[in-house]
Amino acid sequence: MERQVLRLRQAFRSGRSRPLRFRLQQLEALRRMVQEREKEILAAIAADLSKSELNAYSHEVITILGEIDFMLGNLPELASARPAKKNLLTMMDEAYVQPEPLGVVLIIGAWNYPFVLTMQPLVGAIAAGNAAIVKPSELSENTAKILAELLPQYLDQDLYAIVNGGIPETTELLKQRFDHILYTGNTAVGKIVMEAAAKHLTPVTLELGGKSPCYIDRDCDLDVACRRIAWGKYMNCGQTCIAPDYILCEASLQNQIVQKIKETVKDFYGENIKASPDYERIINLRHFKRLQSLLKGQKIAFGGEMDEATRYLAPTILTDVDPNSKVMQEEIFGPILPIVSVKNVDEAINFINDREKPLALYVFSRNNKLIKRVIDETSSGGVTGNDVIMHFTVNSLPFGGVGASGMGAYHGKYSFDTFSHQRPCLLKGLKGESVNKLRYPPNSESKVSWAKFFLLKQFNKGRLGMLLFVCLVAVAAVIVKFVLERA
Ligand SMILES: NC(=O)C1=CN([C@@H]2O[C@H](COP(=O)(O)OP(=O)(O)OC[C@H]3O[C@@H](n4cnc5c(N)ncnc54)[C@H](O)[C@@H]3O)[C@@H](O)[C@H]2O)C=CC1
Ligand SMILES: CC(C)=CCC/C(C)=C/CC/C(C)=C/C(=O)O
Repeated sequence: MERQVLRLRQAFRSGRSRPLRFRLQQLEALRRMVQEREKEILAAIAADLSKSELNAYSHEVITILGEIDFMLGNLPELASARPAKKNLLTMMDEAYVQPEPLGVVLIIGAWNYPFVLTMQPLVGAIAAGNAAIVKPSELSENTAKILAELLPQYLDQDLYAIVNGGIPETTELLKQRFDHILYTGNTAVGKIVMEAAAKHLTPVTLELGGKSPCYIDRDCDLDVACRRIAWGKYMNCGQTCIAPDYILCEASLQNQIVQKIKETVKDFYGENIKASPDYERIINLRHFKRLQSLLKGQKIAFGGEMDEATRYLAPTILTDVDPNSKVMQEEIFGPILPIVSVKNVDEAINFINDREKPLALYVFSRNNKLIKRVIDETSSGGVTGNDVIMHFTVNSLPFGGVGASGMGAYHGKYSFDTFSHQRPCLLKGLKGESVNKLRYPPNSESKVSWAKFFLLKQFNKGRLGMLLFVCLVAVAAVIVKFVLERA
């Protein structure tokens, strides 16, 4: 591991990853990889998640192509120096912020969207001019394997590497010093990552999980709400970080919601859900048994059928769920949808605020003021109103958690910023020493009062203001020079 990281660091030190042309070439090569090897990529994702290739494309590949296209179209602007506002003392100088790469970054992906959760961060790391190690999840072994095979064929092998393996290999990697780590996975491992990073003062982006609440207001189009909730909940067999984890609603809505979701599931997956190419399976036996245990003692209003041999778990709804029951104590990360009754939106807000900050929050209502109130009075990584999941698809929105659901964010411009250092630069001329005497010893009352004038005054950016301001500076410089020479 150490040698591998050293090799990337040396490649980064060569400066090869910094030129914009190089970054664009690497992103174009990555796009070419996705297009030329689409079949193999889809087959790998499909094998890992018992997913149709159509779903593998719409759940994962499309997102990566969109992200690459965003970077190809916006990188020149993102990477350019940004002029900065100056003060009176530096008005004649050049002040700007120069984004620069951090160095060698580590990307640790999760299994549930194995292609997106490794490639989307990698796109940002390349765009920002870094070298990168990608460590896919060992649970999505086919995707991990195909990435290890394809990436070296398309990307610069000295700057971008894939390390495959599980806990031992990841633990070894985490002993190395990186310039940023972006981890996607569960909160417990997120703490391990952060602890390891702290030893090297390495900044981290933690894309973790949590129980994303979905409040359904009594004034709501239940048909639309139930269709969208069913889509986001049962996609990828519920194994989606921002899936609605549970529903909060008034008790009087519960039965209608069950009925409408039931009808929607039939529309989506047909009579024989198990045979539907659009309904996936639970990733492994450990998670299958964990989900099975969540059903114990619950009132199953719909679904509940399971087949251990194929790790099939039907789209399931639980009603009258006790907030203290096991299913409400951990992130479900499966196709089980508990409904918890609340008296009104006030109680829903309190319910949400009494728990860890979730990765996502969903509110369905015809009343936009109510939606905005819930947003104002709660906190979450992100929000979609009157839908679920969809904020993930808007790459002008930063995607990430808050509190126990994570820290930092990425997607689009936010990926570029996550993997960049925003370097402040001030280039001063060699003239104006008379004004600079203000800051040189010996200090004096008059120097301090001049400093207050120069540093604490802010002028508006209007043209007249600027003209007046420049005249003022010139006059002030002459006066200061005169006064100081006689002081
Ligand atoms: N915020 C986000 O964007 C996303 C968050 N998630 C969250 O991830 C969780 C599901 O993923 P997991 O089952 O955790 O994925 P996982 O089991 O694949 O683990 C994630 C990564 O952490 C590594 N890892 C696991 N245990 C480790 C240890 N003890 N030490 C070092 N590395 C270790 C694995 O090798 C893997 O690369 C859920 O909580 C879900 O909400 C999942 C996808 C996206
Ligand atoms: C419109 C459309 C098909 C959107 C699909 C969006 C989607 C599947 C997002 C997945 C989000 C994600 C990667 C979640 C996670 O990591 O758990």
